Amino acid sequence: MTTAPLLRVDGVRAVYGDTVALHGVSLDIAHNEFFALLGPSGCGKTTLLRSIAGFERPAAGRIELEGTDLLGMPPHRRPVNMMFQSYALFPHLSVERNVAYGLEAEGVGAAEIRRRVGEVMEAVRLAPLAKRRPGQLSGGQRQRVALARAIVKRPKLLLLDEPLSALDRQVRASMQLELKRLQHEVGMTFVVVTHDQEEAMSMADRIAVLRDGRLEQLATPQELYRAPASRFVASFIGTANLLDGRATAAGIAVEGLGEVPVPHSLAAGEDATLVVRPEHVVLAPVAGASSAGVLRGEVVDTYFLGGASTVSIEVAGLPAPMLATVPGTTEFARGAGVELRFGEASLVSRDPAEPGSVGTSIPTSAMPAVPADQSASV
Ligand SMILES: Nc1ncnc2c1ncn2[C@@H]1O[C@H](COP(=O)(O)OP(=O)(O)OP(=O)(O)O)[C@@H](O)[C@H]1O
Repeated sequence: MTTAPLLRVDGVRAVYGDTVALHGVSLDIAHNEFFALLGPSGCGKTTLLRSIAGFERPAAGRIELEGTDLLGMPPHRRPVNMMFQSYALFPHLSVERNVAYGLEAEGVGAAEIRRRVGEVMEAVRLAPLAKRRPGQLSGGQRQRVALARAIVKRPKLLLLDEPLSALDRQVRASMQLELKRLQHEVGMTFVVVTHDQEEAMSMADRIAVLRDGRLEQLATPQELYRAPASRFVASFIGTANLLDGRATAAGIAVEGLGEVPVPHSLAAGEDATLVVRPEHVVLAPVAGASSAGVLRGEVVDTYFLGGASTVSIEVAGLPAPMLATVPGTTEFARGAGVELRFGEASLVSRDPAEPGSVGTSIPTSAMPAVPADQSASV
């Protein structure tokens, strides 16, 4: 038996003048899920979030929370809270008064307010700063106040619009973990809007990737990475080597490269793109005469990233350099000749405007053989 979703978005279409911001988006969000709406600027993420909150009225479609129609309800009556990018804190009120404000406005009793505010201040680790004003806090601390204020009202659904965008890189990374911990601790459903794929990947249970007002793929971060449904998702999520080609009986004939033997169910001649993640490109020094199925290239550059390095390799016939991830201590001299093999890849249909096409992850065993000791340095 599958449990009913908390939120059901069904065929939501949103229009501003002659711009169609959402072309009939449908998705379900489960109870206690950490859900991310991800996509490039202008893809419709904020419009969808604002439609759920009640600040936009869709032209068509339904939005239901536990089976109850939300669209007929004004924003303040919806059991939904939204945390804005700007945080919108009251500068003249202390942290605890900012947090208590919404409960006071609802007429909750003083003892109950004290108890609930105290609990939430502990949860977001703000208790020692309770008497300060927003102007006396860091960006990360202000963000916690905004979160506390949204959580204290115990909404069934908390909507967060780019919640970490005002924070610098380091604070962002720690707040990602913090948000995830908090969501788990308060047992609330979070929907986060972000254009940062790393942020979505690190926090969300599931991610809806939007593109030009359409849902491109809805899956767990792992599924999006391993089996992207389109060329767009493959390039938007993580780094990918995209090799365009055509299906043949035995694999994919990659332009400029020849046939890569991979299993697939495409008709011969159909356009397809092979997606190879950099960590699945295995490098070895050139040894002896070239053999069939083994690619050769020349190292263009190596980018040291600490624990790992990214090596950029020019391969004759390919339009862009291939990227390979190797352990950070491995040295690859510029100009060195290397052999490349693919340990794993996935296949997507070539047409980028084809949502819903199903990505297939191809296991290592089905790819050209890669000896275990191929990550040697040159
Ligand atoms: N109030 C508005 N009036 C007219 N067009 C709008 C309005 N709000 C959004 N749009 C347009 O609707 C589309 C979707 O916008 P939306 O803000 O939902 O995108 P987004 O994915 O959240 O982008 P961003 O990451 O830049 O905030 C865009 O083309 C945008 O220009």
